[in-house]
Amino acid sequence: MIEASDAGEVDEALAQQVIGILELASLNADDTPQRIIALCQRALTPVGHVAAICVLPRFAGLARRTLDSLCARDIKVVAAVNFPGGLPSVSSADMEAHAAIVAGADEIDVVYPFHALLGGDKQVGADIVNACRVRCGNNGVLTVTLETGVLRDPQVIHGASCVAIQEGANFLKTSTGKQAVNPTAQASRILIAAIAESGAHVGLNVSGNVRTLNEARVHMDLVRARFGLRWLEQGRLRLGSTSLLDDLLVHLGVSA
Ligand SMILES: O=C[C@H](O)COP(=O)(O)O
Repeated sequence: MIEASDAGEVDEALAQQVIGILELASLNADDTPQRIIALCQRALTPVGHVAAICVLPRFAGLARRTLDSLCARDIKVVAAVNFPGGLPSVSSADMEAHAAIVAGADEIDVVYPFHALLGGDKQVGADIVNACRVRCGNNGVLTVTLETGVLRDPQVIHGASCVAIQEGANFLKTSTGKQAVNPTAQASRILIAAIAESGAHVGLNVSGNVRTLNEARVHMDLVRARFGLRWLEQGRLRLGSTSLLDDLLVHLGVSA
């Protein structure tokens, strides 16, 4: 049995680990330059840098410049394109990705056209992911957000995951955070299974209203059980959230 003090130490160690795989997000229609600069400043926490920040494409350049000015080149800037609706337009997603990369984004996160898929269009999702893959080049990191809470059906989620991987995704992400359903353990299991079956070097990003260390732990345990401890690093696992950092800092004894 784990004693209370041991449990506290375990939580502290886990919180420290999560800081290193955290993708700190601000993805609101009313975001301002001031808010993005504050987000960048928060990303350099007193206990280490987060892995990445995720912003709307129009803020990618500002975020990169701000992080560079803070000597935090290691923190990646992820631009969320086709966000949050996942529209079925290849040209629009491609243009957004292009503009974000030119502005300074290190990575692209494209929302899969989930409504189109539910309407029976399987092709446009493949085309959008493929266009963004080409835009990112061979070495650019591409995340595909599936919006698992809307897709719902495990077979549909699995099918979309396979298409995303086939078209060159480097990460599968569960959710935008703008829908009613949060990422569930079942959703993570389905994405993990698709990644494992593919044998490809693809990581998992769990995002969408993940607010506490305990919520994060559920998904980390699933990843560890399937792939082992070596997966608990930012190249394989990320946790995307606007608010998880507050709880992590509390566990680490740092005021948020
Ligand atoms: O990419 C999506 C964000 O990480 C969602 O974060 P949030 O649900 O905490 O606002």
